[in-house]
Amino acid sequence: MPAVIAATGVVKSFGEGRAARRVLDGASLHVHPGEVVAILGRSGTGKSTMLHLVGGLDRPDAGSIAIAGESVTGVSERALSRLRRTRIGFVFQFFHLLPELSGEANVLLAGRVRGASPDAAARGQALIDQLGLREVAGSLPHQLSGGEQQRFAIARALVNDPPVLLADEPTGNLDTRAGAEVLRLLRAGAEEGRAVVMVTHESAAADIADRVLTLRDGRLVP
Ligand SMILES: Nc1ncnc2c1ncn2[C@@H]1O[C@H](COP(=O)(O)OP(=O)(O)OP(=O)(O)O)[C@@H](O)[C@H]1O
Repeated sequence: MPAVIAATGVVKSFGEGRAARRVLDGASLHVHPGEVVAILGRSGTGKSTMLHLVGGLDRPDAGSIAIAGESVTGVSERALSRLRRTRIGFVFQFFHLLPELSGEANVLLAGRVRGASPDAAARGQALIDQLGLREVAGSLPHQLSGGEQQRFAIARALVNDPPVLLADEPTGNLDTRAGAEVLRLLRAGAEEGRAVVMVTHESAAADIADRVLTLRDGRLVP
């Protein structure tokens, strides 16, 4: 089976001239459907940067990145934005729900973007039920617990049934129980055939991974 995430020789620097720092220096990452990969590494080694590049939130200086056979590098901003909206689900440490919309509306909005799958609304409602969020569906993010907010964020990430799920410290802001539930949901996302990549500091998160990679000296190593 071909890798659904195929990133090869990724290079990324920040800063200019003498202040320039090469954060990624030939990093490669290949993830297959159904697989959970955890990325560990010291603070500032470039874990989030790698995740952002794989997700098309930023562009590498060199190297190639493809998601489900579609290039992320060297495509127009418009094509990249469509790829991000329909092929990739993002989960962040601080949830990033829109504060003025209910949990349910956050999920449904993500299912109404251009290029979204036609059954996204029905899927969103099913996810709200499956993730135990029905009773709080109408609440605003600030009225929800961290665990509830993250479950809405996961429902939002899954509403377009993307083949790739990217999570940046998804349990970093949660207590142990809510964190365990989030990890179970990410694992379940992989069981449905998605490629899941998670940046984490927590060993419990690495425990659910099929593979653990470490970012060191600009590369991902086993
Ligand atoms: N947009 C940016 N502009 C300038 N420097 C940046 C930018 N994004 C990241 N960096 C720098 O690149 C390095 C790697 O950052 P990154 O957030 O990827 O690390 P990380 O491994 O995820 O760290 P942490 O575990 O602390 O979250 C850091 O030195 C950071 O300051």
